[in-house]
Amino acid sequence: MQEAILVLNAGSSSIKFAIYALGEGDSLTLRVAGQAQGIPERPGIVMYSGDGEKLQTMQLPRGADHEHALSMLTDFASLYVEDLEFIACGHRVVHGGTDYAEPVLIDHEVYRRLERLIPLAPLHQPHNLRAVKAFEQLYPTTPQIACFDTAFHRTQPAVAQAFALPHKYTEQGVLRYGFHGLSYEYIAQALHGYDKLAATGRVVVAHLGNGASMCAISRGQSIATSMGFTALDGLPMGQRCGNIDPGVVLYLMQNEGMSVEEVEELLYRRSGLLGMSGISSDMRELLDKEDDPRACRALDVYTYRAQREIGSLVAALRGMDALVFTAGVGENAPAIREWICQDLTWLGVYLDHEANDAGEARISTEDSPVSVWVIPTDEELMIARHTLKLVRQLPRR
Ligand SMILES: Nc1ncnc2c1ncn2[C@@H]1O[C@H](COP(=O)(O)OP(=O)(O)O)[C@@H](O)[C@H]1O
Ligand SMILES: CC(=O)OP(=O)(O)O
Ligand SMILES: [Mg+2]
Repeated sequence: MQEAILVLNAGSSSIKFAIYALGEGDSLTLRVAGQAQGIPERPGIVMYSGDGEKLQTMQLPRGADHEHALSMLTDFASLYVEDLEFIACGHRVVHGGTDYAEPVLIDHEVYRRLERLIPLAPLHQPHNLRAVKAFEQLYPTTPQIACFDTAFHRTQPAVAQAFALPHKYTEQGVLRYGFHGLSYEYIAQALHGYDKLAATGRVVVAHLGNGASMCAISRGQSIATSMGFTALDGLPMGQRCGNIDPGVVLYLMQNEGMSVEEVEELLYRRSGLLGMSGISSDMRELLDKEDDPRACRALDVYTYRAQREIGSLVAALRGMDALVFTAGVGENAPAIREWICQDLTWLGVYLDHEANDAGEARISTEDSPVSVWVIPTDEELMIARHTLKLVRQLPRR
């Protein structure tokens, strides 16, 4: 039997998994990967071999949830792992709170602490923790490692993490945590293979998926990011509103008589692209209906807010050497990249339209002062690396 690591990454609209076989010197070779995406609006499963060949695709019924998708994925995956022995399972866990700034072995106490953070990440933490339970049932003695979306941002200066609230709340952990940290950590490392100068300089990374955020990275470290205490802040997303005046929340409760649960439902699940357009949270559907004024309105706000966020992060960085697009929308939607970049010439961003349309890695012109890149993120690989490192430090059982 060959040793292997299983990675589970539950996002708000997707569950991604990857199985890495361990080779000589603990090298990681991707054996099989897959994802259930478009949950719950247009859920489907895709499975790939380690060299990227599509093995299987399948549509799930509209409304299928994360549990349904996870059980289908594990059924499929079991076909490919007969010669492998899992030495660990690595999980993306979205919120690590003040307790966890590094990956950690999940035991009963850790699980309990992570459960307490569910209200701070209602679209993610419950799915992340359910995946832990599901794996435990299949492999009760195999170590499970939590890798946090918040961890990469703990290098930020205090001013970037603080809210302008009485200090006692900051001490209680009411901070700007930031998310998508595994993705940013991967991009910060991968950038060395694309643009060595920028990798040690000032970079804005736009992680535009169903959840969307941006991060200012200076010399490989996060110094500011658009998401805050929860993954609700910052850019407008698929269903989430992003940054709004907190006075709106007071208004909804005081004047519209909405309960806490109703406000949570509105801000997390009925706002963003879905709320603004009334059509869909899925960027593909909005781009298909680009002529519909409702889709157009949502796309305009999405683009405008992305441009404003870039301006803010460039101020934190005192300049920008490179801009990187990643995640579902960032990697696959040239029109969105074009609309965001078209008004950024004042910052030195000059897009090469042909390269952008062709989906090349570098999408800025040769003489653009800021280099612009499309780099596919790989949260799963980042999780596998962290998991392997930690599991090798555990006493041998
Ligand atoms: N070809 C495409 N064009 C535009 N948007 C796309 C394309 N492929 C995927 N997307 C968008 O990417 C988003 C999902 O991104 P992803 O990073 O996988 O999600 P999650 O936040 O759940 O991890 C969806 O909104 C989907 O519409
Ligand atoms: C934190 C977050 O929003 O994650 P995702 O984009 O995977 O939903
Ligand atoms: Mg994601």
